Amino acid sequence: MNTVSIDGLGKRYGATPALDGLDLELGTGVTGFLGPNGAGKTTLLRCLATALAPDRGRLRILGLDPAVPAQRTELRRRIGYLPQNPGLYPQFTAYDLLDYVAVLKELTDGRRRRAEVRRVLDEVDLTDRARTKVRKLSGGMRQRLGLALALLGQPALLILDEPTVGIDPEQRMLFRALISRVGESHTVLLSTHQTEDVGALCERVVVMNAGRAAFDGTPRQLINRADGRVWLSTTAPTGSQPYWRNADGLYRRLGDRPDDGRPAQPTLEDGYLLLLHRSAPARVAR
Ligand SMILES: Nc1ncnc2c1ncn2[C@@H]1O[C@H](COP(=O)(O)OP(=O)(O)OP(=O)(O)O)[C@@H](O)[C@H]1O
Repeated sequence: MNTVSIDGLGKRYGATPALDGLDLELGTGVTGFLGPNGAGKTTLLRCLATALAPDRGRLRILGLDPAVPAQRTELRRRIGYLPQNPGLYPQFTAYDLLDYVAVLKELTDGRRRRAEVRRVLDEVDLTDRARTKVRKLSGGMRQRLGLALALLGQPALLILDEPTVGIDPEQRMLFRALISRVGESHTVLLSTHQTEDVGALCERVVVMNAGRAAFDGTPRQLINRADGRVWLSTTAPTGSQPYWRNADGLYRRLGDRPDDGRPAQPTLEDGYLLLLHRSAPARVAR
């Protein structure tokens, strides 16, 4: 069953269009949103988290309409949201901040609330920092605390805006394990610039471009778009094709085969770059 139905969603900031008639159906599992800076990912996630009202279109989330105040309140209890820049009170300890937000989420029974706070601290590996003030946590630890806040109350819909920014590889593995576990039974939407995270975690990927979905499919389908389009060559291209020089001194080139080109294994990033290189104006590709 779909958790989220998005129908003709539009949002402008003054003259700037951020979402331009977006249609999507999203269900259980982990869906990753990729896209260049300014593509509209954060705006979409803020609309879904009920933090921002769209100008046009229709949203149905967990069977509820966020445009209706009573349904919006109900939704906020059932959605976990990690914003791009979570404003965490610096003077609170990690534990007290979680406890405070748990109260706001109406976890009113003290014993159950304390158990839930301990559970999410453990999930993000911050139990030994429970009594540390937020201002004394490292950037990565704060990011993990933000995720713990979003996990409070086991939300049916978990919305994560760039959750792995600033965290070290070991903790990134922990994030992946945790997010994929939640995605087994819940809907998880995550925006990221990390194509490795999408390849590792997401069963579905939506590439946003100019406020629309330029691609909607599996990570494998996005990789397949780069089949026969990735080359290793001793020469750099002269045109506008993306390329770089790798550690072996060979040019990794995308696009048409160079004269001396040897085929290279395509990655999700290749598929993404080739898609965006071609997709102006944006169209949904599958
Ligand atoms: N509060 C705002 N006021 C004015 N314009 C905004 C505001 N927030 C976003 N925008 C504009 O809306 C468009 C979409 O921005 P959005 O933050 O949704 O993109 P994004 O895909 O999340 O980008 P990024 O990858 O850089 O986080 C951009 O042109 C941006 O400049």
